[in-house]
Amino acid sequence: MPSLQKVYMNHQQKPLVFDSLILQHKTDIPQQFVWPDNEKPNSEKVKELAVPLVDLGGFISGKSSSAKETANFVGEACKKHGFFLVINHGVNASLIEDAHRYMDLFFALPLVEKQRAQRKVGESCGYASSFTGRFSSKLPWKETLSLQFSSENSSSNMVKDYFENTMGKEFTRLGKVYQEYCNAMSRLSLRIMELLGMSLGINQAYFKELFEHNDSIMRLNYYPRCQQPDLTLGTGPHCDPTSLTILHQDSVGGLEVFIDNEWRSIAPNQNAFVVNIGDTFMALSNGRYRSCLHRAVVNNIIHRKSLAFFLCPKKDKVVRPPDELVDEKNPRIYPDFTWSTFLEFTQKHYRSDMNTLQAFTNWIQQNKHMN
Ligand SMILES: C=C1C[C@]23C[C@@]1(O)CC[C@H]2[C@]1(C)CCC[C@@](C)(C(=O)O)[C@H]1[C@@H]3C(=O)O
Ligand SMILES: O=C(O)CCC(=O)C(=O)O
Ligand SMILES: [Fe+2]
Repeated sequence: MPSLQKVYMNHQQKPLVFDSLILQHKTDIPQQFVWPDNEKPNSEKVKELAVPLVDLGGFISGKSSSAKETANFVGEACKKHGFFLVINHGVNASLIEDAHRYMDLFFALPLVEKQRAQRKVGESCGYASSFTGRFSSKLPWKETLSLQFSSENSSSNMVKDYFENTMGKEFTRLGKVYQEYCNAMSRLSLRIMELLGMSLGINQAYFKELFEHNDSIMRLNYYPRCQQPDLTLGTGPHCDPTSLTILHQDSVGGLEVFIDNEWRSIAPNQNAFVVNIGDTFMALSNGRYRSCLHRAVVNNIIHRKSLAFFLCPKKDKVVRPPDELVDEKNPRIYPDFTWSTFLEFTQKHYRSDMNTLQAFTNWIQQNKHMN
């Protein structure tokens, strides 16, 4: 049993570190993790959402007949709430199993081991738990490991190298699994981008070119068991600021989306990825497709894991909708921006919630005024 770190917390000092091995046994969770009444999880079980299920088999095997049909089906889902499931996605099942298995291995390490990959303030890579985050209230009940992925050939070992450099040679195998997983996610996201382009009736190459070379973020979410799951949240209500999220959740359940003014759960399906539109793609589609509010709840029985691949364009690419989506009936909704500016806004100036893109738009206007 790894040595348990103490929680250094008293009435003068802010907590220095917390160890999920301790936290998951605390019968009264620290106040910082208790969310306001209007944001707490529902006391009664939330209704399940019948998420549109997109079978990519035909499209991937090149059957043009199913491409248009599949694109239209995806488009309908994205106009409504921006969430859909993909099956027959072409990602190797044993790779997904390995990615889950290595997550259990990493997050079961003693805190001092995990802290060798500690995420530094202002960086988007590394291990973080709530007390090492940027917030002092409404803390999410989770630990995360965030990895930088670039689809450029030259840095095709970026993820593997990251693990070797921060955790040592014994993590080479783990690094290779996440390198391969990110490569598979990047390939899958380009296929989905083709479908999204078709569904919007624009030149297929537009989004493919924007994301062919992407600087994406791979985030491993680990939600320890919680003794008071009705007081806290694993991840607070938010819209993803990124372009497209491809998420694989384990079989525990806990992902909820806010649709028609109520929270709805997305049931685990091990053969499917949950895909959702992010704020950046909502801007690219000139508001036609929705970036939807969602959150993750925890439970008092078992820990939960999710692997989220956040597709992001290269940092200096200007995010601007294609001309076909802008006309007198559909004027521009959001200004031009680069992903690096938006990412910096979420890391240094704003905690992503349901209004991130609007807050960012206001921030750009104010700063433009000042410059
Ligand atoms: C660009 C990002 C910011 C967050 C990670 C992500 O890569 C995409 C999702 C964002 C986040 C998960 C939304 C909820 C709030 C947040 C602070 C969190 O709970 O982790 C967000 C992430 C962040 O590190 O800012
Ligand atoms: O863990 C989940 O199911 C959702 C996580 C999420 O929304 C995120 O990391 O952005
Ligand atoms: Fe999210």
